[in-house]
Amino acid sequence: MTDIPFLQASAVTKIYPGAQPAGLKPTNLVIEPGKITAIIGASGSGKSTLLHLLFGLISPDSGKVYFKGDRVWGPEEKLIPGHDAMKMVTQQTDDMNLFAKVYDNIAILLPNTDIEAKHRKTEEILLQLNMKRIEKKRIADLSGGERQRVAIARALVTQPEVLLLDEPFNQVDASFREGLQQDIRKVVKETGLTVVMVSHDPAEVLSMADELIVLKDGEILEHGHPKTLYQEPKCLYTARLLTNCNVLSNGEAKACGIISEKENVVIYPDWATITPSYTEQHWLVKQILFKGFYEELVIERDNISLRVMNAHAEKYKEGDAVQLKVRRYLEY
Ligand SMILES: Nc1ncnc2c1ncn2[C@@H]1O[C@H](COP(=O)(O)OP(=O)(O)OP(=O)(O)O)[C@@H](O)[C@H]1O
Repeated sequence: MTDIPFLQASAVTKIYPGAQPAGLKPTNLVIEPGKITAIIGASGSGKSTLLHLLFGLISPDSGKVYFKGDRVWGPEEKLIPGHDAMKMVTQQTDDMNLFAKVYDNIAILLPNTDIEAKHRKTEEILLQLNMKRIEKKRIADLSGGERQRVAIARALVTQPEVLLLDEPFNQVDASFREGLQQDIRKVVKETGLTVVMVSHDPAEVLSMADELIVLKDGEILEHGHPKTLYQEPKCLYTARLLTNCNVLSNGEAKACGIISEKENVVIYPDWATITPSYTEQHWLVKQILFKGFYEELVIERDNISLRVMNAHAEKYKEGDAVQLKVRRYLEY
């Protein structure tokens, strides 16, 4: 057993004078191997700055980044920055040859010293990422989602130990995105690859990540397992990032039967149940939002509006009177 951290940011800082938020405040972090770590946070919270520092794309003002104990140098410190064991994929995929085939765009990154191994490795990655049916297509003829797959295949073919993803699924439509996410998860499981990704999408990080890092104004606010952070967020900011929750003042919470001394009460839409009401004390269904396998109902009472989930147990229509029962809530 070794005590050397896998990928480590040690008191790393990057301040952009004049910017608000200003970048990244002193940050200590260890990324564990063989896992998917997702960095989430509001726009400008420092997600890309942290990812770029880990990769060596920018130099820290102070502090150091280490990969297995080796310094990861930034561009101001070394002519060729970064570390050979790390690859990064962003939304830009312009370093590919648009008029060459998918297969060739991947194979070109491998040395010609062993042609058979080059072919074997390219085939392997095409299979791993479900790309066999597009291998003969030119990049110019691919959809945005398919190009993104090629970008990831190109990053993985040289067998890096760490793959950094900077919002790589942004331009990919929902069905494509899910397939790509699952394939990356499979590669992580099968090969022990380590993934660090930046994302805006709560559904994506909750289903994909093993670890979550929550950034706010250039600081790590929380760090932990997605399920724990979802169920028990320490901060209101995290609850708001990860869920489409109801945030009430303690005064408003009284209408839901909740007495709290804290400033805010948070109720997730699936923590509340509604039933038909035949009494005077009721909420009114104001809006019904169809979400596929469930509905979200906006209910109102005394100018307080609340979103609750209805998994089609009961059919409601706008104007119906309902009783509300809150099973769980958080206080901040
Ligand atoms: N090269 C730069 N020069 C000046 N300011 C910068 C630079 N890069 C980032 N910043 C500023 O640093 C802060 C953090 O930016 P960063 O891009 O890391 O945030 P982010 O969380 O990735 O944002 P987004 O989700 O919008 O991409 C922001 O205020 C941003 O304007």
